[in-house]
Amino acid sequence: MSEKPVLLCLGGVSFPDGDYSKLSQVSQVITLEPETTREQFLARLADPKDPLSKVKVITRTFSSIKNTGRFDQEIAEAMPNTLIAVCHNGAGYDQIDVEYFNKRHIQVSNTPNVVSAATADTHVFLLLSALRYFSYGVRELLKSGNSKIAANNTPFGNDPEGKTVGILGLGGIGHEIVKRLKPFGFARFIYYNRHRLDTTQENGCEYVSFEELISQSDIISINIPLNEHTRHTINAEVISKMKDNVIIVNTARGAVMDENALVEALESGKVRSAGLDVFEFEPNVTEALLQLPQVVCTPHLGTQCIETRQKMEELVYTNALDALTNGKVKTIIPEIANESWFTSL
Ligand SMILES: O=CC(=O)O
Repeated sequence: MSEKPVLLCLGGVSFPDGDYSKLSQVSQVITLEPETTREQFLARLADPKDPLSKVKVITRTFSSIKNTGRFDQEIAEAMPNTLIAVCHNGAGYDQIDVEYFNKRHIQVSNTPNVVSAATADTHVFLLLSALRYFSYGVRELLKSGNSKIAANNTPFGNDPEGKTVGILGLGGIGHEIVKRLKPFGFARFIYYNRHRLDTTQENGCEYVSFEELISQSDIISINIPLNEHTRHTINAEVISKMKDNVIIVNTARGAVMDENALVEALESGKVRSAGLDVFEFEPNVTEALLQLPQVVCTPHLGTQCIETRQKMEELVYTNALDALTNGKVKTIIPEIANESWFTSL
């Protein structure tokens, strides 16, 4: 009987009884010891006696970076020829330097769409909290234990009425955010994408240039992926062109903003308040952001709910199962989707 193909599962599994159990029927599932280092991982890949040297498919989570480091050029080049797919659990795959995997014809998949609703819920929570200083009030209440003192110490917020929301990145998550925000009564939704959407897809949002979005928005909602083109899209110069008292909300990736520039702008009052679920130096959070009462922070909880995480894991397993059994993942990332080596599979 031929040996089962090797599947490496990097990072934890929250729902081991789900589709995950099917993977062990068709593959030899390997996990790393929790304290494994990048050097040990690389050594195992190179050791012909180690089953990892024959790995066919890898599943990985955001937090597995602590064992392997980034999936960069070195890791891509160290992968054995047997590897056909890396199935990432998450919509954002900025921990993977895709070009090197593409060069080696290794498929990379992510989990789009299933993350959109939960991330949008988180975004709306942060946006309303920043607009109304809700988190500021909670801090004051915890400090004084007296609701009158706390309310007096909390600045007045604003109503959505008359405000322009600028959606930087109107994709799956951006659309869900707009859908949730519309009933609150914001005056106008504008968006900027590199390419304008078909008007039937704009959902009442008005397409503007990046400069117009930056200078016209009262609230800037950030929903762009992190890659070499988008790092520090929001920097000191861009912030200087924003309206005074602008509010910034980010549930995408911290490094699309220059976090130090954001802190300076919050301290100077140029940026009135911010809602942040993601941080440039995760897992570390810049101390000033935690100290400023006008900033509401959540610890990258965007998709942290049972139903969504279950759907994400199911999609990772579907991708892995499809790769193991048919040689092709289901949700290939856009950078690889049109490559001839992939389309001809
Ligand atoms: O951060 C969450 C994701 O990328 O899905």
